[in-house]
Amino acid sequence: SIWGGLLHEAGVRRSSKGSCIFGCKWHQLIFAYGQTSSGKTYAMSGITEYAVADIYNYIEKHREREFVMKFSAIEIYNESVRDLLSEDSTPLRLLDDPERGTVIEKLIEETLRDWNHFTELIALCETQRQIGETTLNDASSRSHQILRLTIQSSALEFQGCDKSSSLVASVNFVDLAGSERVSQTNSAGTRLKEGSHINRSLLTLGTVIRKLRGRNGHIPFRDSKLTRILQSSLGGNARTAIICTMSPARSHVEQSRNTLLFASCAKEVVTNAQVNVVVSDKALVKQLEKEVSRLESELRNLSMSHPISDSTALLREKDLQIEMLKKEVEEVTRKLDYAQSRMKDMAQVVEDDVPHLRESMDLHYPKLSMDLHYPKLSARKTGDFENQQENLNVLSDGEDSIGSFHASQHSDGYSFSSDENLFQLPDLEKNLSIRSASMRLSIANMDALSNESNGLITNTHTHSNQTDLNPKDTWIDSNTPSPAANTANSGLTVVDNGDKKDLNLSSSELKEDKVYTLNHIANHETKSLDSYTNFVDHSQNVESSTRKETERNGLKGKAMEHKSLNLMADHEIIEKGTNSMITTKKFKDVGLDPMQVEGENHSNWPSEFKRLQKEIVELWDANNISLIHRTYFFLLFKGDPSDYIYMEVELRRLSYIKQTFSQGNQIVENGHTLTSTSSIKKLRRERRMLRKKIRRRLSKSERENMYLKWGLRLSSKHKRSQLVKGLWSDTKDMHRVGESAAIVAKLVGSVEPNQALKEMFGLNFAPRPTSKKSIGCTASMKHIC
Ligand SMILES: Nc1ncnc2c1ncn2[C@@H]1O[C@H](COP(=O)(O)OP(=O)(O)OP(=O)(O)O)[C@@H](O)[C@H]1O
Repeated sequence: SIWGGLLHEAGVRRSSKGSCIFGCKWHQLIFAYGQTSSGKTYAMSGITEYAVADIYNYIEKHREREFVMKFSAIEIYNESVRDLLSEDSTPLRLLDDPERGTVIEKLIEETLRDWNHFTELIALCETQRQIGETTLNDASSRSHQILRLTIQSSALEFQGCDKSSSLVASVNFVDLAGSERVSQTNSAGTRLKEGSHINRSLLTLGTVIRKLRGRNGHIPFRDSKLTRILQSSLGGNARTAIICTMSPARSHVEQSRNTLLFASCAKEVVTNAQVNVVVSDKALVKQLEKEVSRLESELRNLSMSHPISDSTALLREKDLQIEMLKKEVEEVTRKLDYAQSRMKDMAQVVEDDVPHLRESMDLHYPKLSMDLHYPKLSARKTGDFENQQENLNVLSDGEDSIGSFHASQHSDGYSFSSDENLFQLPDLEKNLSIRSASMRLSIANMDALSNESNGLITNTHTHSNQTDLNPKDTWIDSNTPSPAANTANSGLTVVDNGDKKDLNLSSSELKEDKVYTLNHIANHETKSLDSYTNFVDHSQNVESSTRKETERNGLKGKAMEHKSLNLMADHEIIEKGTNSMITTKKFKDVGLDPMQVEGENHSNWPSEFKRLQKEIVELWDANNISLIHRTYFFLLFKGDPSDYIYMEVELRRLSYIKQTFSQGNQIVENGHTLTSTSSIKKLRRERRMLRKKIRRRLSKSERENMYLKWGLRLSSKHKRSQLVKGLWSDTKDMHRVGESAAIVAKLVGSVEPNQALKEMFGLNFAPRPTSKKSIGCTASMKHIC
């Protein structure tokens, strides 16, 4: 076990994890010394076998390392070195190597395959060794035999390192020839010659041992082949064990005494076994370079399999999104709370002031009707009317403030908090939706009221100048006959700057003018604006100019103006006198979704739809709009005549964004600043997200079909990226656009043109209940918008 322990110790010391083991040599020497026939050969053969068996045992238990054992054998006979593993008995030369010490030239080193191989070689050595008969020993060893076992081991984790990175240990089993007295052996001739050589070499060995004990002066290693070969082992840099054999016979007492003298001398030699690092500087540098490159490649592989920067960026992005959504939820909750409290207040006011009206409103449109039809009443009673005027000052820049009055006045509970986000871009649709809804409700309520309340006044008002806004002038309640009441028999009365003119319009006249008004608005040059506030103002300005133009055209112009206000969901004053006899049909002509009528009557609607669609698709691309938004919109609006207004709104929104970005300006959206650059980044992120979803959402066959359809090679490593890059990128090819939409829809979830989605775009014109969820976009919907 001495060998196994030795190897283990050396292995542990050198195989620190993470670095290769440097090549080293660990020497072990065991030899038997004693007079002839005292049992040296007998002892050494046993020790050799047990030692090798022990080493094999150790190897078996240490599978984490790979061991290579090499075996060589020599004999020193009459001061000649001979290879016992070779048939050739030519003496071998001894060479001096600066690194390895004395080496035997051309010595055969057999790599041990297994135990049997070892025993075969031992047997060969016994056959080859010089043995002779003497008086004392029938089979006396006439030579010194040195069996050398070299064991090389390396940890399996360092496979691939060169030889210099493994551990090398060697052990020498030495069976010396016995010292003999000629008088005792009666040798003569050859035996005598052998005996003299044996004795001389043993004498040198004794001298070397003695010198080593004192460590003084010259040590005559080179005086004999034996000491020269064993120099590295005897010199102290090895573990050395000596077995001294003696004969118990009284006749051999002199020899025994000499042996004990040798043993006592040898015991005083202090050895200092060290692991000899045999790596040269050059090999060391080479080794370190290899180690560095190995670690570098490991690092590269690691970063490729786990892109740290990507993951970090993704996490940061997700955190931002979560933060943003939280803020939105808080904002919406706050608005709802405020709106609810306002509605309660208003309900209280209405209850106090016009109980009969409340009964009627609640009957048909609980709560919501309060806002829609009695904003001023509420405002006046709660002192908010002045606040509204202030808002108007903010919204309008002087003359044309028709829309601004409406912006703060008409909508559901939200709009009363006029300092909220009404003027930000994402609320455009919402406001339009709300306004349109309010218009519908206004008309519907008017119908209802005309039937049920008979004489109830519905108040809306158009102002071209906010300075005209005077509660006394504009406010008409059910108890105060309005000036319009005198003319209300004829139908609608439009009040503009206090001037009220009768409008007797047939529904066909109204319909005709819608197209003109819409186109006029759509084509009107947008002013350079920095924010959506200005965008709203601009819309109002356009309407105002439209209105002025139509005024010059007389009665029909009036109708156009009226329609334009309806279309823009603006706030015309429509008064219905207490005695008016307006028919339901006429009200509906005015109050119904104008685009519905528009679409129905548009003779060339299909081609018009295609034109709008194409223009929108191109603007989406130019503005780097979200692919999901494009998809939803594209799939939602497929050419129904009622789609016209949605498309018109989207077109205007996109034109505005394009113009703003082209001027280097930014847009505030959901409290976030949106620039041309940030839109591009957002779009890139979205494409990355879609790329990831391809594997998750589509089966293998679906993916392959899709790649083939898009002309992508299945063998390409980048086919996913190429596909995602191609989505929505060819705006000229509407077929490809449709395919893009279908793919995106599939990746993010199916899209049905249902009500919820229309609400998502804030374009639902239908009256909605006043539950919290129905007001505008929900947080998540907003996010998608
Ligand atoms: N421990 C032992 N038990 C039994 N027999 C032994 C023992 N030691 C030696 N012998 C026997 O003694 C005889 C001499 O032994 P061996 O050849 O090993 O002596 P030696 O010291 O090597 O002699 P030489 O120096 O002449 O080669 C052999 O026949 C051997 O079998």
